[in-house]
Amino acid sequence: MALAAGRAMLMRSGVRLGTQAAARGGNGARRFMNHRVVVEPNTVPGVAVIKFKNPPVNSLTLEFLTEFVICLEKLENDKTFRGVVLTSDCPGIFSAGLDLREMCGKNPAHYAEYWRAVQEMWLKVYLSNLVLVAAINGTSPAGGCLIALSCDYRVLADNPRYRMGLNETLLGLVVPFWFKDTLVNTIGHRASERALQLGLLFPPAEALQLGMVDQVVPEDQVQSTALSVMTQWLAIPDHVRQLTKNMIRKATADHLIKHQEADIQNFINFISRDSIQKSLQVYLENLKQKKH
Ligand SMILES: CC/C=C\C/C=C\C/C=C\C=C\CC(=O)SCCNC(=O)CCNC(=O)[C@H](O)C(C)(C)COP(=O)(O)OP(=O)(O)OC[C@H]1O[C@@H](n2cnc3c(N)ncnc32)[C@H](O)[C@@H]1OP(=O)(O)O
Repeated sequence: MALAAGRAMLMRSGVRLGTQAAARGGNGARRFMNHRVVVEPNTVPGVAVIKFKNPPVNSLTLEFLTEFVICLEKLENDKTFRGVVLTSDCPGIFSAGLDLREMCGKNPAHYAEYWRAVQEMWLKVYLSNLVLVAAINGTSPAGGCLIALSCDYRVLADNPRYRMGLNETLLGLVVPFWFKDTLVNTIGHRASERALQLGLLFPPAEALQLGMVDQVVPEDQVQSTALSVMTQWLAIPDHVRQLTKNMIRKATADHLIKHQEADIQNFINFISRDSIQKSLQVYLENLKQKKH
């Protein structure tokens, strides 16, 4: 169902599924390539590595979200895969979060389509039957952080330039309740109150101390650590682990599922306000200015 919706979404946004290619890597492994998401089976049996490849900053465009969901769905339906490592192909950036241009100067129909895609991506990641380990090899604000928080385990590169957190208030945005729930479930209520209101982005040592990530390791060991953690998780039989995961996460996901349409409408109303549009434009302009 989500796959069909995703395909329709890709068609609407002009992305041709026919451009997906399959090739054999050096180790003979099959390697699926989309435009923006690359899926590589790994040396660890049953484990795939998804690399975000939406340069320059892996922002979560509609096309990216659609390809990502389709990739995850394919892997879930392929019984040879039990676990996935999520990482980035863009140096120094895991994901810059939601694509600000998708939320700026567009019409309500576009905002509705975009927000549904963000919701569907989160539900797919958060409730995935697969073991998901985030190998966070770069900065991950807002929506990028949400993806990592929705995985089962997080390994972050020990680079003081990398920051992680939900910084929505710094953009003049109210954090969606399900982003908030995901953070609260990870770092607790009090730490979330402070982090969310101040829009804090944490360097690795602080992210570790807060429990926002599970491990901080040297940058060149992020993926190998994620893979060895995966081995530990895969030692547990899938059905008991999946039932346990579902038991823990279901209430949080159901909260969004129950209010999905209202959440879309709230998003449209909020993002369409002149004041919010101005804030986003200023934020984008500031990103440009900092280069000069
Ligand atoms: C009542 C409530 C109801 C409902 C809820 C309502 C609203 C909630 C709505 C939204 C929630 C949003 C969550 C989000 O994810 S918002 C996005 C937050 N992301 C950020 O703040 C990151 C911004 N980017 C950066 O800080 C930096 O770009 C960087 C640290 C990621 C990388 O820095 P670099 O120096 O390496 O690169 P730059 O030169 O800054 O950027 C290159 C290029 O990319 C553009 N860009 C960067 N980030 C984004 C983005 N998120 N979306 C779109 N485009 C982005 C940047 O402008 C540059 O473009 P140009 O080359 O200048 O064209």
